[in-house]
Order: sequence, then C-alpha cells, then structure tokens
Amino acid sequence: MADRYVLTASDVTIEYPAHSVSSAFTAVKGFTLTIEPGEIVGLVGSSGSGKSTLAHVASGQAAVRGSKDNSPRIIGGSLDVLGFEMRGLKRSKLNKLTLGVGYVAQDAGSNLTSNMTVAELVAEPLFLRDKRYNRHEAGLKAATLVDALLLPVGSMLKQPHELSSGQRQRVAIARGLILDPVLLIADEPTAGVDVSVRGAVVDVIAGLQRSRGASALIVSHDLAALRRSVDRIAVIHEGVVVGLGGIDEVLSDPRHPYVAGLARETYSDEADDDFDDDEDDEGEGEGDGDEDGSESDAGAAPDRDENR
Ligand SMILES: Nc1ncnc2c1ncn2[C@@H]1O[C@H](COP(=O)(O)OP(=O)(O)OP(=O)(O)O)[C@@H](O)[C@H]1O
Repeated sequence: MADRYVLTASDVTIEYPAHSVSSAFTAVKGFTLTIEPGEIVGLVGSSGSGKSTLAHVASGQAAVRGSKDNSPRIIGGSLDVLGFEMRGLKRSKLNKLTLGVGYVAQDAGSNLTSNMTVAELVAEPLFLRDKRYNRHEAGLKAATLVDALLLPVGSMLKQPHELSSGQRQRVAIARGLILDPVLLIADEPTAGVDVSVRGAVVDVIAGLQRSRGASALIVSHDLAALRRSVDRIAVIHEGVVVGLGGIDEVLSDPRHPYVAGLARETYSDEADDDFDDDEDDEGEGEGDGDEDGSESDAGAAPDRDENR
C-alpha cells in the first residue's frame, strides 16, 4: 500500500534531543500526509511551526540510526519516503534514498560554493554521482534548468557573489532538480526571490516535476506563491496539521483559527491583486512563465530578465 505513495507520513512525531542546557523539544506532533506520484503539495505554516524540521527529516538530512548529534529524530509514528522508513534509517540506505529525493534547503542559495560558476554548481550533483557523466550533456541539462528558472543566460559563467540572493536561490533550485528527483523537497524555494517571479519559480518546479510524473513537497509561508501550482496544501501550526486539501477547500472551510486567519489574509491580498491585475492583465495566462512583463511594478527592478 505504501508504494502507491512517494511519501506516507502516519502520525509522525519529531523531536530535537536534549543537549547541554536545553531539554528535548517536540517540533512536529502527529503529522499525517500522503503524496502521490506526480502530486505537488505545499507545506504551509507560520515561522516555527515545524515545516523545516519535517522537510529536513523527510529528505534524509536528519539523524540516522545511532547518530548522537542534535539533529531532529522521529520518535513516534512512521514516515515512509520512496519505500524507505525514515524512523531509525540506517546510514547505508541514505545514498539510495537521496538518489530519489532532491532537497533544497531553506538557505541553500547562500551556501553555494563561492569559487564555482553557476554552470558548475548546477551540474555538480551529476558528477558527484558519476564522475564520468558526459560533460556536454551535463552542460546542456544545466543550461536548460537555468533558463527554465528564468535566470539570465549570461549567469552560467558567473559566480554566486555576482548574483542577487534571489538568483542564487534559483541556482540552488536548479541544483536540486538536476538529478531528476522522484520527490523534490524544497524548503522556502522562493525566499529572497523577487515577488514578481515567486509564483513563476514555483510553477517551474511543479511543471518540471509533474511532466515526469515526479512529485514535490514545497515548504512556504507564502501561500500566494503556491496558489496556482500546487495540488494540495498541508497547513501546519505548532507542529500539528490544521488543514489539508486543495487550497480553496482548506481556506473556504477553516477548521482552525490559524487557517481562518490565513484565509482572511489570502483572500484580502487576492482582492487587492485582482484590482491591480485588471489594469495589466492582457498578456497573462500563457502558463509558460512569461508573464513577467505584466507583473513589473513601475519603478521596481524585478529580479529577472531584462538581461536575459
Ligand atoms: N536544533 C534545534 N533544537 C531545538 N529546537 C529546535 C531546533 N531547530 C528548530 N527548533 C524548534 O523547532 C520548532 C520548529 O522549527 P522549524 O525550523 O521546523 O520551523 P519552521 O516552520 O520551518 O519555521 P521557519 O518558517 O521560521 O523556517 C521551532 O519551535 C524551533 O524553535
């Protein structure tokens, strides 16, 4: 049954272990979620609600069996990712797991190796897996992703310090996608990305994954950025799921005060946007990420692509 899903979380509880002066802390409590092949799910919640903890654990970045570090560990329930039980995962299984699971950490854009070019950074995971990977093919794959993520073509030969923080974040996303993961777990992929392209960046992630029948779990506190791309959202509050389903389904029938607040905020923002869009809507709706022209605020300098 578990194989039907790329991820099955059943009543998962995750704890940070006690260390020196601080006692153990339960960051996620009884989390339940399934993700089907080809499905794009948004994980939404306020700061400190447990989103990154879950992403970290589900992507295999957290504690493996026997480790003594302070990383979070599953202490209740079960979490199956691509057929691997993450609770007490053996170190020997990690390599296989991470072949199928791509992970873009929250601050991935600011942790890129500084003396590598964008082309090298994006292609690097291919060579880390296979030193003999065809260089030409790797270059093409990297260029295709860089283009898809709306980065200027000229950025391929640039180093991270020559890019904006939002552009660096998109390089990190391209790195996360280059191995064609069966499941991409992206933690705040649009952090630092210009507001004018946030939705488009999520679209690209969702579109690329869907087109291969692959899935994504996209962590974000920015519901607007997820709005048009995800199939479902899970809303998490203080470590507990308080809403699960299609965005409108969840927001129109809030079962928890946090979701009710989210709904008010979202619908009032959208009402404002609708008003603005009425003035510049004509070029939109192509669905290929080219809607930037209509989104540029007068006087603003969107983080793309006059210089593509
Ligand atoms: N290393 C740690 N040790 C103990 N508690 C931690 C640790 N890291 C995070 N926490 C706590 O776990 C809870 C969940 O944190 P987490 O980073 O998962 O939240 P989040 O929803 O991703 O927040 P944000 O949107 O700000 O990234 C928070 O209360 C946080 O203080």
